[in-house]
Amino acid sequence: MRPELSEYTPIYSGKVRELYEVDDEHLLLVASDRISAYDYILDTPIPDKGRVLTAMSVFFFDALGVPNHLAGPADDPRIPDAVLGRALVTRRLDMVPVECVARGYLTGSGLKEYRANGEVCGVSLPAGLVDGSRIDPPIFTPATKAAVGDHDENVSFERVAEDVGIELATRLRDLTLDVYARGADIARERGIILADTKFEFGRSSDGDLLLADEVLTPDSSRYWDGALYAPGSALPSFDKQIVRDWLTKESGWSTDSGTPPPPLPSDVVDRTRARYIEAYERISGLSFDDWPGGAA
Ligand SMILES: CCOC(=O)Cn1cc(-c2ncnc(N)c2C#N)cn1
Repeated sequence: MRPELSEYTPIYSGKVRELYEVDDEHLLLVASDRISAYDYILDTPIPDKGRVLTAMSVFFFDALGVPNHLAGPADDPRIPDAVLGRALVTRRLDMVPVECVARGYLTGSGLKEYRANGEVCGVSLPAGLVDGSRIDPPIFTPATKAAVGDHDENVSFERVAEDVGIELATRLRDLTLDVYARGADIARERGIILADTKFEFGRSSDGDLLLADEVLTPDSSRYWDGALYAPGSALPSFDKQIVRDWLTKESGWSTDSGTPPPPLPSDVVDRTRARYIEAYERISGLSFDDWPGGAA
């Protein structure tokens, strides 16, 4: 008999995920089916998005073998039926207040910084780079965590060292770049580009530095279809491009309208759900049908 979600105390609610307290030492990290686009949380959920992204995190936690915060399997008896398959029991950590970002390609806020001053988070890059240019070797571009709804602020490695000490900053950078590179290799072998990603780390009660939060999901990373990749031109998001294109090219809504996006039509929802499942199955080599919490 699984507990009810209402038996756990909510302690954090993000745009698309929630965190609950299971007991003094354990949390429940829950991924919703909500999807964001253009800084809005859309009215229309994508069925099974939470389960697919949870499955991706678990695949990478297992594949990468990095010490992490997982405290039980995807069907842990402490997980309520209502969130089975889209929730994980984790160890409660003392989180390091740094968004640990690795970039193997130049886009987004990194591109904006590069165009302004030729560098990203204090790391100089060669001249002449364009949107989607490869950054080789990948760079560590940390950020401070913003309040819900704001964008994180990119900061330099030196600033991180001031905040957490040079030893921990160095470990964060090295771990971030190592895990990104290995995740990018796994994705690339399956024809998918992992352009960048964000990790979070925390310390356990016995002082170990553990990989936490979600890992290498489409919500914490940019994934591009390798077959469509061309630096300097459009860089279609593997999972969200269908939604973005319908919103900006078919729905009549525009990003500068100042109004929230309209609800999504069912075919956009269905195709987006299929893209999330395709990303998981291609990258993991596993069948999503085998993941817990599916329709009975
Ligand atoms: C709603 C999702 O949470 C976050 O966005 C970031 N966050 C993580 C924690 C955390 N805190 C203690 N222990 C942990 N294992 C974790 C984790 N993961 C808090 N916020």
